[in-house]
Amino acid sequence: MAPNPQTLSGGSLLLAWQLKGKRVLIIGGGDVASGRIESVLVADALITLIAPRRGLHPLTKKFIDNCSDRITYRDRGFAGVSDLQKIDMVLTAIDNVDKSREISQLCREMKIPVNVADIPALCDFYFGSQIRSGPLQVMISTNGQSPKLANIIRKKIETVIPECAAEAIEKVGELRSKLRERAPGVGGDLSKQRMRWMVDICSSWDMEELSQLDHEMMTKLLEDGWEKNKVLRPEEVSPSLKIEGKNGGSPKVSSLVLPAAVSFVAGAACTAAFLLLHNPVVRK
Ligand SMILES: C[C@@]1(CC(=O)O)c2cc3[nH]c(cc4nc(cc5[nH]c(cc(n2)[C@H]1CCC(=O)O)[C@@](C)(CC(=O)O)[C@@H]5CCC(=O)O)C(CC(=O)O)=C4CCC(=O)O)c(CCC(=O)O)c3CC(=O)O
Ligand SMILES: NC(=O)C1=CN([C@@H]2O[C@H](COP(=O)(O)OP(=O)(O)OC[C@H]3O[C@@H](n4cnc5c(N)ncnc54)[C@H](O)[C@@H]3O)[C@@H](O)[C@H]2O)C=CC1
Repeated sequence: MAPNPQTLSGGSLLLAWQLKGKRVLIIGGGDVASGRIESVLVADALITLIAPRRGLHPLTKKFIDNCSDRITYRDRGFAGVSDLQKIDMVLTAIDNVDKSREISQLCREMKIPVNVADIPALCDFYFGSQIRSGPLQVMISTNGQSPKLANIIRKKIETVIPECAAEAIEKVGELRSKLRERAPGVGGDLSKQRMRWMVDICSSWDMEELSQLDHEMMTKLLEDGWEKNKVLRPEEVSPSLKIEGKNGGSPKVSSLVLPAAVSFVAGAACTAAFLLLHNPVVRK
């Protein structure tokens, strides 16, 4: 379909920002800051958190206590330019509009991307309502117009994500890297052939079938399929593959893909332990 110039504006660029090993400064320790900490930990960033201890939300306290290897905590207010040295991203979530303006101005001068929770006009980027299930992340943005509706839409989307989606993605990721080992290289005909084959597998197998791929099945798919320029059917790879709801029934849908990063936090197990206690009623 031809692009419609009228719809080509008024949105945001939605990206999956890679923060691994980068240093993110979070200013403020309240409810909003606790959500920021969660989002940033999921992305494997290193956090510096500046907020007076007396204003800390209970969840923020737990993050500080349980993730001290990834959070450097400073019990004080924002001190100015010295706090912005070697910082890759700034997130402010404070209840002081003048201070928020001052921080965003400094960030702009130092060319550090900044999110200012209380002043959308000063943000380089917005947060959105997030779904996370293993490697799958979905973000809903209303471009600043209605955060609460973003939250409500997120809950609706959660109900249609198949329960097996995360596992299917992980298995396909594994198959993809095995294929890369077998047929290495970038670009050219081989790359086109590899992509075509992956597209065919992903489109001709059900997600639930993909989620059941094991090491043996992957080897067969590659040896008897890829090597012979064929896309094998699931039953050719494993006659015993059982799919609930196939040919008629509806596929299993997760009753609740747990909110945001509550259920699956990559990295330190410490995070997962207390995130499970996160009470979604607070803001979700
Ligand atoms: C622009 C943005 C900047 C940013 O934060 O990046 C922003 C700004 C502001 N939010 C405000 C209020 C509320 N925010 C929430 C909730 C969330 N807000 C989030 C994002 C964003 N909020 C960004 C745009 C998002 C988008 O484009 O859709 C979510 C999605 C993600 C997250 O924060 O992690 C998270 C839901 C997560 C989830 O549950 O899934 C609720 C609901 C509640 O509390 O129950 C309320 C009260 C109800 C309401 O107002 O809707 C106010 C104060 C307004 C005032 O004073 O009146 C401002 C400032 C302003 O608008 O001026
Ligand atoms: N973007 C969003 O999704 C939302 C934004 N907001 C806005 O975000 C801001 C934060 O909201 P909450 O976390 O609920 O507020 P809060 O009042 O619970 O927390 C504010 C935190 O900022 C700290 N703080 C204040 N001045 C500071 C300074 N100079 N240096 C370091 N820390 C400082 C306080 O000690 C406290 O920890 C508010 O302005 C609120 O209006 C509110 C709801 C949602």
